[in-house]
Amino acid sequence: MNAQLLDGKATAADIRRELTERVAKLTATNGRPPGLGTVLVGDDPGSHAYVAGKHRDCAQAGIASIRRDLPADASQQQVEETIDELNADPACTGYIVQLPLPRHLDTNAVLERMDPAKDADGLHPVNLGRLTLGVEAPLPCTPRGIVELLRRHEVPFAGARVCVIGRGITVGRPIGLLLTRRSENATVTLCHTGTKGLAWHVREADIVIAAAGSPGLVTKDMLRPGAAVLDVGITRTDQGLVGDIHPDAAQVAGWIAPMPGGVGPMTRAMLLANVVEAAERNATAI
Ligand SMILES: Nc1nc(=O)c2c([nH]1)NC[C@@H]1CN(c3ccc(C(=O)N[C@@H](CCC(=O)O)C(=O)O)cc3)C=[N+]21
Repeated sequence: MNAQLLDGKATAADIRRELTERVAKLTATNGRPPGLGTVLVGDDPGSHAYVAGKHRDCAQAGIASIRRDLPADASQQQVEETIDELNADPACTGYIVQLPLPRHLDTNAVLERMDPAKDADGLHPVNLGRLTLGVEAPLPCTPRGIVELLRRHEVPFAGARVCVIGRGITVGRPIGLLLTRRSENATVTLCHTGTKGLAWHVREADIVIAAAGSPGLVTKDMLRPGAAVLDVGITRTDQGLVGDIHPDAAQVAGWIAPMPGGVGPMTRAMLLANVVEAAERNATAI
């Protein structure tokens, strides 16, 4: 068997086209475009590359960019002042704080300080709480991108057994909340570094979502033949970017979302979707 491609690159391009039309409407109605803010602390090259990509996506879709870059030694107070500025700035429809923040900063305090109505990442505690309660809220970008990628490729997930590997706040933790909603109706097992017998859990699964950041963790011998396998891990090595799924997995899987070209571009497209939706909500709130 050779796996079918879950083509995040092409799907994200379709979504960006759809969003560009909505941005044009919003810009005409409001007299100005929606604006995405980014807060980036420090000089991690990976984080810089991601933030630059987000601003490129915005420019293409007609969304304004507001970029706040702070030095690696920025104080908690400096970061929180930047958050306060973006909360107050009417040109900023939504924004994100690029994670991870340098270790000396209190990430949870920074997230708490955001205006939940401007949270383009869906990571504010109020929005994660709303997701838990089943109340409408901006959804975390990667989980939303995964659901959209599966939906648009008609991979069935209602009733499916999903094995998620990784319990981070941007992917592993929230994807379980999303996929177990009544509207998605999947059954999710959340595995992590404390899981005993990972291979057994993976073999049970119709859909495997690897978001552990452990290169080549999921190998073909672990998979149920025909399973949909999504690679969300990214590790920077001297040989380039390496995912959590071993390349041999494509021989056994039914569908594969590769890294690069799978979930990453979808994450970026969903960030734009969150910004556009925040702008649409604000337009109707007036
Ligand atoms: N507050 C916050 N929100 C995030 O959404 C967030 C974050 N912090 N911190 C870091 C992670 C990582 N992340 C990626 C987004 C797109 C690609 C992406 O587009 N990847 C391309 C390849 C990129 C490359 O070549 O470097 C692909 O997979 O095809 C990757 C990674 C968002 N994150």
